[in-house]
Amino acid sequence: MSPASRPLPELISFMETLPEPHILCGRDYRIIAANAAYRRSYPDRQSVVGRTCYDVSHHYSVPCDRAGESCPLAKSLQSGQREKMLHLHHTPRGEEYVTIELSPIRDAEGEIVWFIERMEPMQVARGAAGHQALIGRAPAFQRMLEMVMRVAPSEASVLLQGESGTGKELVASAVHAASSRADAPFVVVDCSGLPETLFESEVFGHERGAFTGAVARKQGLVEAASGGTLFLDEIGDIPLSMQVKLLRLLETGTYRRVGSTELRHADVRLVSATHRPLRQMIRDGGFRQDLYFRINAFPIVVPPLRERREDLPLLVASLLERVAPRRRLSLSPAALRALSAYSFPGNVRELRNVLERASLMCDGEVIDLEHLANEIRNPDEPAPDATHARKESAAEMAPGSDLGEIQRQALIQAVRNHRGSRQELAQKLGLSERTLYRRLKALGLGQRTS
Ligand SMILES: Nc1ncnc2c1ncn2[C@@H]1O[C@H](COP(=O)(O)OP(=O)(O)OP(=O)(O)O)[C@@H](O)[C@H]1O
Repeated sequence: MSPASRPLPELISFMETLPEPHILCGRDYRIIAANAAYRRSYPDRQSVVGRTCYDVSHHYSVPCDRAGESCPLAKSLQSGQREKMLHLHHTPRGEEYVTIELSPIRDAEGEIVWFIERMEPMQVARGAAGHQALIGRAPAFQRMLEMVMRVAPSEASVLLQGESGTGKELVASAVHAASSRADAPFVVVDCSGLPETLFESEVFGHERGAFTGAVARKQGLVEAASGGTLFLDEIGDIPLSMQVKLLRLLETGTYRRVGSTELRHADVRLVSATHRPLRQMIRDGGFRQDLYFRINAFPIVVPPLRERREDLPLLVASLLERVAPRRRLSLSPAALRALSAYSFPGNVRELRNVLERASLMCDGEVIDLEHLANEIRNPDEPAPDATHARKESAAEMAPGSDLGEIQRQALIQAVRNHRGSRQELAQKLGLSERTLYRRLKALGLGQRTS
């Protein structure tokens, strides 16, 4: 054994006491030791000592960077410092997302001789089908998840940007669940459904008698989220007057209940989300720049489904488990082909709705073409509503587009043709009920559907 592959017994003994799974590797990727926590976490394994890390964790025959993935060891050798990244690892329980932190260890001459690798499973996401958590393994999804992994342990304000139905709320709860605030509440504020006056009393609370109807003192959502995370969904919809109050909260960490002069301290981590082009709104005077800088300390773009098409089979399997947990539904190859060719303007939410409908249409176990809605079977002759929804969704994030007109026409048409509840209309358009409500209201169509 060369001196480099013979680490100090003190080092191995120190590693053995660490509570998280750790391994010690040489520069040649070979594992020299694995600590007790590692052996507990991966109990079914044959001994990993003597094998390479890329073989054990990925079943690769070459290092990760030669298999098209980033390799923390190669990166650390190059940078000479600690490196952290997210990997999808093979484990006895199947593939799992794991945060890897690799620290180089130098000899007396300053040469890197070993690496200590700490592994922390990321519970909030899965790379295999499952009935809970964020599901995905496409590169665009993994890039987003790596951002979640990096920002979660900090206190930085996160801004999630992405089209409707891409999973922003799920990502926000993942940021919370992977943070040190995970045991405290995760409180969602739907900024789009709240009229101006209600916004203030909902968020900051009010004193008894603060306004007509305030018959009792009420704690605000900021207080309800104390110690945890406050998720402001559709932050682009907050009226300017309320933006000032929110800014004050973020700048000073204090607020007042409506009808009270007492300053209260807030202890919340802020995560916001929007499908709106906030920079464009700043230029148009609809959003405050100072507030934008406050909420946007760490931006994360949540990719649309069309940028992660390879996740479709995985999402289908997971969503079928969720919409029909007592059945063992699957898709026929023709149905999967049709879904793969469809553009999903309403993203994962629309996929979920499509599968829910198909599960109701299908009496057996295999969902076939005939169980899918017409616009998916015949994408060249889409239903008028679907065409509009698609245009609208594409226009949503495109700065400078004539959004107002497209939305007006699409919604007028959809409302005119629709017979049924608002929930059904939202499903048909691939929008959340909340988003539909907001758009109808903005266009003065709020009363047209039940
Ligand atoms: N990666 C994912 N894995 C599993 N389910 C997902 C994923 N992304 C989204 N979903 C599901 O899709 C639906 C929509 O997600 P969510 O409400 O988080 O989207 P959103 O972007 O916040 O939508 P909106 O902007 O309209 O509020 C939910 O049922 C959610 O569970």
